Amino acid sequence: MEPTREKLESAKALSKSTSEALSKAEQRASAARLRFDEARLELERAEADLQRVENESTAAEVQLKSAEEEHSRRLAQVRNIKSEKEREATSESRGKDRRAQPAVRDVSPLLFDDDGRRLPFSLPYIGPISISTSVVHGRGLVASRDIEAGECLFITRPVLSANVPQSRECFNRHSRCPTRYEPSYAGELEGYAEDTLLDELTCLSNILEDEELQTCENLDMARRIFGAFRAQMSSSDSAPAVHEMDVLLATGDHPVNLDTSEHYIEDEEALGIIRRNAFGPDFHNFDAIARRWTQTWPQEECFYNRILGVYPLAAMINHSCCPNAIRVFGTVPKSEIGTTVIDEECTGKDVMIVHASTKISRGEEIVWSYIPPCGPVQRRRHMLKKYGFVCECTRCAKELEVADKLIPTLETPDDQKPLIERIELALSNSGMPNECQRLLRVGYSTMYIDYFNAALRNMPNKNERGVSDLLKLATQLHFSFVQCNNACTEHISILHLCYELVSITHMNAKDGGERTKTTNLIRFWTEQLKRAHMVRYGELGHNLELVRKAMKHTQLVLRSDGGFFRVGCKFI
Ligand SMILES: C[S@@+](CC[C@H](N)C(=O)[O-])C[C@H]1O[C@@H](n2cnc3c(N)ncnc32)[C@H](O)[C@@H]1O
Repeated sequence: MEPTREKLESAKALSKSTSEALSKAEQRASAARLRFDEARLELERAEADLQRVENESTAAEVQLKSAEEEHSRRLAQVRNIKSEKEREATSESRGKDRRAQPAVRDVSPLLFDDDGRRLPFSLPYIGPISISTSVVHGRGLVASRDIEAGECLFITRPVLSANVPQSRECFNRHSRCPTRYEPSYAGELEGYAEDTLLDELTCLSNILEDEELQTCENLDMARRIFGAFRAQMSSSDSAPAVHEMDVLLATGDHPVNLDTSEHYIEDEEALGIIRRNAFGPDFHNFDAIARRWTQTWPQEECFYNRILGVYPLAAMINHSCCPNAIRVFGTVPKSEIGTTVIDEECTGKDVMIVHASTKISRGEEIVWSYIPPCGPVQRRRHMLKKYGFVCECTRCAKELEVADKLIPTLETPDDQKPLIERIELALSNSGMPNECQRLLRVGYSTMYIDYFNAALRNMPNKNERGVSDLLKLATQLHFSFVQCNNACTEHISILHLCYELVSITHMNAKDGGERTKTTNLIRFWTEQLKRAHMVRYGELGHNLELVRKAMKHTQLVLRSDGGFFRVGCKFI
């Protein structure tokens, strides 16, 4: 009996101490839970604070940037006024020497017929460049000082020109069935334009041969143009660079001494020079033009004047797939005589305007891409065969190094996934450095654009997930273009697309936090668009009004049938 009671007592004691321990443990656990909840709250508060600080700092950065821009714009204005006054003061002493006129750094607004800004301007405009006979590939242009992205390098007129009416007439006369487009028409159109240039050269040769055709003006012009052709043909070390510059520009005040036997150039040789020296319209390729011309398409809707032009100075520029310069074409606006300083002789003239597409250091060579820079390396090499060389720029070398790694993954025959999704998957599994991935992406950009078009079409209610996935992809492509210094049409259309996608996100954003995020995104993409337009059209980025005009201009082009992308949003 006794031992049983003892056992009972000790069991009771044990149970009591166990339940005391349990309740203590529960107390500790609930205190710990309390501390954990407090810590979590604290963390959430800290995260929210961090987000707010980040948002504020982005907004502050944007504000600071626009303040800096405003400041440098004002400074530039003040400097312009000052240097204009200095120019006025010294212009008399300079007499009629046009080449001595002080440099105007940017005349790009001329492209947009900006009546508000008066510029002392005459053609050609030569910026911070000079001809060098000792670059890697023979002769070339080099920067004569440090140059900022978007700065104007030079503006010239064509010395020979195949204009739209002539070329169109020739095209319609020769096309076998002008109402139905055939792929060969694009090549034919280019050929007709080249023949037109050859005819122009023959006319000039006739002037030099036949005294009855000669007037003071056309004789001098004919001599200069032949001089420019001769300069192109001469070997790199034959002519002194300064004199060559005058000849190449078909300008300058001293007469060109041309041996009478020098004005004759064999057709085949001349055609060869024309092919290396002629430049076509900016946003359009021959395929797009030929396609249009087989439809009833009014002449007035044409926003380029010429199919091909010969620009000897521009033809001094060597090729790179990672260019640092870009060209656009425009017409110098007409202006009332007496109210503007634009040289009367320049108005209505067709010009090529060349800008820096990135920073260029003094002495660095000016290079641009001879072909659309958006194809993969193999296609670019194929297209460059026409120019008789194999490009060995850093982009080509890097792409060749990694392309083989990617291509086998893309060639799975039974893979039904769209190409871009396969490319992205292959890239993310490739282990390649970001830089190489970006270079490869630019090669496929036309397909990316098709993919974006199709994705937007198939997304009628524009759901948030789909839009943000597209935006991520478009952002990658934007940075890829930046990596190659390309301010090409495809790049601008990608920026327009990003802007459109962000606007959709903004419309979809419900609460305040989401709206702040998308407002910051809109600011970011507005900056990117401004910068790209600045690079494409010169220092426009400093003036919002001109950016708006530039955007309207590219929007018009991108929306046209020949453009790359149709954009629907309004900007800024
Ligand atoms: C329009 S010209 C450029 C000026 C030329 N360097 C000169 O001395 O007259 C084009 C020619 O320059 C050469 N060239 C230009 N870019 C090149 C490159 N990246 N690699 C090799 N040769 C190049 C090729 O011979 C090409 O046919």
